[in-house]
Order: sequence, then C-alpha cells, then structure tokens
Amino acid sequence: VLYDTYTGVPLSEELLEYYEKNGLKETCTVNIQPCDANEWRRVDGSCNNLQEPARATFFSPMARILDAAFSDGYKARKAESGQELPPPREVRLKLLKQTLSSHKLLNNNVPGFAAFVYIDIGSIHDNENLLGQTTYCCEAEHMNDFACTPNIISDDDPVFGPTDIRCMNSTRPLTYQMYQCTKDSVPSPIKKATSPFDLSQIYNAKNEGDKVLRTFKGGELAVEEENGELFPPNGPTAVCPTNVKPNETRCFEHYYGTFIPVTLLTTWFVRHHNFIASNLAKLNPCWDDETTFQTARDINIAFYKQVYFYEFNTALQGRNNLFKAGVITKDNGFRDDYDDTKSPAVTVEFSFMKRLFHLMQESRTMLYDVHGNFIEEFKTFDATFRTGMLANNMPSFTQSMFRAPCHGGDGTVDFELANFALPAFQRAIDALSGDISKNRNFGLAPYVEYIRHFMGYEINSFEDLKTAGLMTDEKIALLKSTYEHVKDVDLMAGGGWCEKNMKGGNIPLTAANIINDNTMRAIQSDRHWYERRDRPHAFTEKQLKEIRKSTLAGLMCAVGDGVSEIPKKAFFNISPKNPLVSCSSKEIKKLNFKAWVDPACKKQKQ
Ligand code: HEM
Repeated sequence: VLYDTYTGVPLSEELLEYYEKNGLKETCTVNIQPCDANEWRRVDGSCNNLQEPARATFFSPMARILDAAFSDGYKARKAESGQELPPPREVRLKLLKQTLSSHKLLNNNVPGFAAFVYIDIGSIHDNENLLGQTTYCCEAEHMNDFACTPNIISDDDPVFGPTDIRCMNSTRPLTYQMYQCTKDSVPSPIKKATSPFDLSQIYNAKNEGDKVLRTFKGGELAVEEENGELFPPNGPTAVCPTNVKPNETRCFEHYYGTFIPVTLLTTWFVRHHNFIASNLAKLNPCWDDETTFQTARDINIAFYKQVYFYEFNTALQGRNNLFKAGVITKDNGFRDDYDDTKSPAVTVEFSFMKRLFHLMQESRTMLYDVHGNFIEEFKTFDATFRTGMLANNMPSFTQSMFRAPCHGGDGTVDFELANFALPAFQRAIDALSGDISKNRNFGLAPYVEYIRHFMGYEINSFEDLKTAGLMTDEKIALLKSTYEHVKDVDLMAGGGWCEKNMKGGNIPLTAANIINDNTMRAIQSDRHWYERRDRPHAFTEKQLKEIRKSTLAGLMCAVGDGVSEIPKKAFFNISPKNPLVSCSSKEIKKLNFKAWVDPACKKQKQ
C-alpha cells in the first residue's frame, strides 16, 4: 500500500496523481507491504504501529513539543520589540568563551556516542547542503536568497575582524514544504532516518534496506578485511571527499563515515552484529540465516539502547534524576509502557538539542598506542569525511576516545569549532553560530516558553530568571547584555549554554527535560521496545538479564581495535575511582549467549 510520508495515511488517488504528475512520488510516498503483528522489527521503521504503519518510517516528519515561532512568512522570529534578534555570531561570541579546556569528568566517548545516536534518529542533510550544495550564501548576489541565512561577521569580530572574512555560510533548514511533500504552511524540517531508536544507522542508513548489507550466511553483515581488521565494505557510490589517495582508500558504501566517533562506532556496531551472530550460530546450528540475523539484530539494538538509555544518559543526568523522571527502571525487570495511540515521532527540539554536544567537542585528538603511551596530537577536524585515514589508524583513535577528556563542562567552546570547524570545506565556520541560526530557522519557541512548559515558571523579566534559580547571576547578566528582552532568548542560548548543570547531573535541566520528553515518547510508542515482555520475539527474563550487562566498555573490549584495558565506566575519565581494568576481568561484563540456546536445535540433533 502506498502511504503519504508526511501525513502517514494511505495515498488518495488524487494525491497520487498530483505526486506522479510532479515527479514527487518517490520522495513523498512510502510503499509498505501488509503488516504482520508477529514479525520482527522492520528496518525501514514501517509497521511499528499496526494502525498507522507509515508513522515511524524513514523520511517521516518530526513532532514539535511547542508550536513553531516564526515571523514574516516563516522567517526567523523577531525580538519582542519587533527588531531583528541579535546576530547569531554576536550571541555566540558574547555567551561562550572560545578556549581550550578539558572536561573534569567526561571523555570523548560522550560527544562521540551522542553524534552516533543522532544519526539513528536524525540526518545530516542540512550539513550536506551547507558543505556540498548551497555553498554560496556569502556571495553578495545570493545573501538574500530564500535558501540562505548567512552568518554575518562584524568588523570588530575578535577573530575575523583583522581579516577579509565578513560572512560564514549558513543555510535555511530543508523542509517537507521545499520538497513539495505537503501544503501545510508551518515549515516542517525533514528527517532522513527512522523515528525509533533502532540502530537504523547500521541496518538502514541510507534507506537501502538490509538486503544490500547482508551476506545471507550465518546471519552476518558483509565486512571486508584490511590490515587484519574488519570494516564495512567500500563501494562505488561511497563519498569520502577528504581521503588522501593513494593510501586512504576505505570509504563505507552503505554507512555514514562522517567524523571520528561516528566512523569508529559504526565499525564497532557492524562488527558487534557479527560477533553476536557467530555466537548464536555456534549455539544454534539448526537456525537458518534469517533467524540468526534477526535475533542478532534484536540483541545488537537492545545492547545499544541499554548503553544509551542507562549508561550514557546516567553519565549526563545522574541515576536518581533518571529514576525520578521515569525514564529508567529501578528493578531491571520488564516494563511495558507501550501505547499505540502515542506518536513515534522524534521531536524537532530533541534532534536540535543534540547540538548541545558541540560544547564537548575537542579539536585536539590525543593519540595513544594500545599500551597507553602518548603518540601525538592530531587535528580532529582534519579527519572529517576521511574514513580512509581513520581506517589506517584505528587503534590509536580508539584509545583517544577513552584516554582523553572531552571539551568543556565549563561554559566554554573549543576555539577551532567556533571559528574553523570544517577547514577542508569553508574558510570560516562557527558551528555554534550555526546552532543559533538553525534555532531560529527551525522556528523554535523562545527559551522561556520551554521553562514554562517543563517547570511551570512564568519568566517575564531577567529578574524572574534569577528567582527560578536556573543560572548564575553572571550568566543572567550576559544574557541581558545580549538580548533586549528575556522573551527574546533563544532556546540553545538559555537552555543549552547558560543554565547551570542540573543537580546531580552534567547537563542543564532544560536540555535534560527535552531529552527525557523524547525518551518517554520513544518508550511509549515503540511496539518493539526491548524491555517489553509482550512484543514479537520478546526476550525471556534470562535474556533480558544478559542485556542489562551491556556497557560501552563491554562493546569496546569485544570489538574495539586493540582494546585490552578500559575504564569500567567508559564515558568517564580514568581516575582512582574509575581505573583502567583488563577486558578479561570480571568487572567488564560480557553477554552470555547461552541464554539464547534454542532447545529445538538440540532435539533436532538427537
Ligand atoms: C568533528 C566535530 C564536529 C564538527 C566539525 C561539527 C560541525 C558542525 C557544523 C558546522 C554544523 C552545522 C551548523 C549549522 O547548522 O550551520 C553541525 C551540525 C550539527 N552537529 Fe556538529 N560538529 C561536530 C561534532 C558534533 C557532535 C559530537 C555532535 C553530537 C551530537 C554534533 C551534532 C550536530 C548536529 C545534531 C547537527 C545538525 C545536523 C544537521 O542539521 O545537518 N556535532 N556540526
């Protein structure tokens, strides 16, 4: 049945005719085979909700927590006074100091894992547009194009003032309206990914389905060996524009290899699938390829979710806060909050808030050998879209993830990221000015409205912010010197950059609220949620107990390159409380696949 991707309902003949006439059928529709209530999770996200099978698919739209706020024909909203809001670069310069800084608690796995999770539920189409297609927004004749939202640099800019650079490329977010997939008036940003947390960056990254990824033997994904290590295969359509030939040849055909952690984690989760599949196949020789593949995929997804929801989020918000918010369970047993009336859509705010991790991104990658001896400092941004270089140096980049702290945690931003983020593509890019620009061009409501929505405080003045106790006097003063009115403050500026970290956690409360809101939506709307007892092919109690052992340290020990020791809490810096431990020690929990032994195979053998 053909469905309209935007509304998620079966296509009317009239709409089909319109799409066909305008060559939009391929973009704006999705063809879904009839659902079977007992089948495995589909890779394209379809049939998750049996009543609305197209609701979670690749290219299905996002939801909004709060109504959109735009001005003048859906352009960036204006200040309360009716004037333009302060320019993004000015906001960034005033609110975030650009400096070198090392996080006291967290390491590079934190921003890295965040970026990996982002490409499961979001896409980098706006980045691709900024770097590959709409590259001209700083040219005088294009500055006012609708597609362009250039970030203007003032003459007194501390970095670029003395140079001839007066503009940074910035583009308007791509929307379903631009693709003509809807006539709704409020711009709706596109998303090229499935909505649930389902490792779609591993099993359906470019919406080509699993067929192109599988070997159809032993339930395994295709891999290639290079220098004794296994990688996702190369292919003719793979794009790695910064690979330096002839030595850097690795470039993933069916997966994203954007920058260091995404390339590493993609490689590890592909290998991890095969690690699981080969263990299952050994234990259950009577299983066919399909059963082994689907079971391995289900375990791999559950492993990833356990790490993300229980370990990563705990590192950011603290266990008690997560219990209180109801997003993790206390007893480690099953839970079933599925409600088929809930929408599986990811929120625009959640997807946007992932940019908060720009504050933790380091421009210096500290490379170590597998014994932990420091080798050299590498410029992080020289590795972007350069899978080949990384593939030649996996062990040292792997060590850099857990041996070196990430940036910040102190209200600063890495100097390079805030000025020269993509040196191979543009002379000047401030990723954080881009964040403020997108904040407005996604039409996100003012910061104070999110405070009202989540905490119930009415903020009408900067003094009210003080009463709410969300930020220091110094930050309130900074906001006051940047914005005319407290209602002008952008969500990222207030809720991401200026709020204090939440009590017991390492990120601001507003950011945590937005993340938890999305987590609850994900738990309630995903029929295949791994903690459900009552889902197709659900885990047994014994199996769920094994899944609870999943940790990032366990993943890196199992399939990381040259990892023989690691801190048990692999998102935290090495310290006396979090020392390096051997991968073979009991501290690093391993899944016991015997929980998946199928008695039918034994019977058949007998
Ligand atoms: C090598 C390190 C990184 C560089 C150079 C970089 C740079 C950028 C730039 C230039 C943009 C576009 C800003 C704009 O909209 O104008 C962007 C977008 C984004 N970044 Fe980063 N970033 C890095 C790391 C991260 C990390 C660790 C995360 C963690 C989640 C992240 C999340 C995002 C997201 C979600 C977007 C929006 C994607 C899109 O709309 O296409 N980035 N980044």
